[in-house]
Amino acid sequence: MMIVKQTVHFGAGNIGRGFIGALFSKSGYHVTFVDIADQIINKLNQEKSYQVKLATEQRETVTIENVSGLNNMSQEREVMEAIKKATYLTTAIGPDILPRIAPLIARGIAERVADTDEKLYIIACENQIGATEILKSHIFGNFDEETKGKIEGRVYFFNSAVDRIVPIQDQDSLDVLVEPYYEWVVETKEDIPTVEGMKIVEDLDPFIERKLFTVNTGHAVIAYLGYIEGKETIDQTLSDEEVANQVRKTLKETGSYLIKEYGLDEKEHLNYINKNIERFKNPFLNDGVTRVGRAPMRKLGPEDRLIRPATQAQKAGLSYTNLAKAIAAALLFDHPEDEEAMKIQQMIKEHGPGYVLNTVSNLDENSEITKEVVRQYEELKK
Ligand SMILES: NC(=O)c1ccc[n+]([C@@H]2O[C@H](COP(=O)([O-])OP(=O)(O)OC[C@H]3O[C@@H](n4cnc5c(N)ncnc54)[C@H](O)[C@@H]3O)[C@@H](O)[C@H]2O)c1
Ligand SMILES: O=P(O)(O)OC[C@@H](O)[C@@H](O)[C@H](O)[C@H](O)CO
Repeated sequence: MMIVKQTVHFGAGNIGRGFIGALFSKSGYHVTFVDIADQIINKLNQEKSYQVKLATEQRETVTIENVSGLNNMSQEREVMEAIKKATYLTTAIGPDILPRIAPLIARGIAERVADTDEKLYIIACENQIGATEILKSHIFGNFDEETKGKIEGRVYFFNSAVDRIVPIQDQDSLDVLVEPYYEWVVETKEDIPTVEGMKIVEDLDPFIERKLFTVNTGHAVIAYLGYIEGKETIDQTLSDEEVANQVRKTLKETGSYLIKEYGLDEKEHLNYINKNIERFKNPFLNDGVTRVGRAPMRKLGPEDRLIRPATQAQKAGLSYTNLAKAIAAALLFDHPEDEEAMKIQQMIKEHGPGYVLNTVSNLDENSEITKEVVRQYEELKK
């Protein structure tokens, strides 16, 4: 009997099905998706496969097989059993959800390490610096002392950077439309089982900062300016020359910081910026400004795509006025269906924008960055 390699992936959404789960399936793994959405889980178990469609003129399609689903609310025991058999455990669930799934993962691991020395590799695939480290600390918070003593050499935690634009999908189907480009970078010095498309590096910092502060900063600029202008999609917004210029100016600021911090080659970095601007123009993706702008409290966090490059640029004596404009635009994102946007609007109404920058972004209310953002906020509001 052939033993199929097993992997467990938390979050059967866009990145889960359209990217990470698909790579594992292509690498010969059976993928058990874990999610709270019954509709997706039931479909995975009934249909046992789905299609990943490329957002190109030809719409090339790949069939993803060897997949099933579990609900982590109603099938805790089954999820723990899946964790006990897996080689990898990955997540693409949203950084804020990681603490919620940690207790069940910890229970699965506790039973596993009591039973076997087989190695388990855990990788959070989220747009956040050190996401796996964060997940690890929540998992460890749920271990007893005996389990903690059994982790070394058995369970490994690797940070990663994950890059593929996957827009919101038609909810009636498991199929996923994705852009052709992808990059998945994992930080480890261990010799780990091969997964097609996984790139291993010893130091993730330059990769995750380059990705977050180019792809995601650029994306955020387009989303928030597009939203203000009443645009629907990223490519539609970017066809406005003024927005395109603003994206370039902002990525020049993040680029100056990245080049200085990591000794990147200036020409190569400019090529990287240009390549990403081309990705944003993809007319087949139909990627909404409200998806890309989603969760602005997270995006205005001190370590995220707007604030960190601005504070780092300031520290390095570099320009940050275009980043300040992007932050100001984020403060104007008042999409009624976005809970975080609504919270920010309420805070602005009660205490003003400086208060948001202080409480959400950890900026001093009298700092130069805060003053510049507030000035640009008042300008944009006109
Ligand atoms: N979509 C992209 O273009 C993209 C690209 C790179 C990275 N990312 C990152 O990947 C992560 C996932 O993004 P996405 O676009 O796939 O989001 P998504 O909303 O499509 O998928 C998230 C999935 O998690 C599930 N979920 C939510 N709460 C849960 C819980 N408590 N337990 C189990 N499942 C739960 C949801 O039902 C959903 O299926 C985020 O961190 C995002 O920043 C997204
Ligand atoms: O997923 P978020 O909310 O952190 O950011 C929105 C988009 O910028 C993001 O999903 C990109 O599409 C993705 O990071 C591309 O790799």
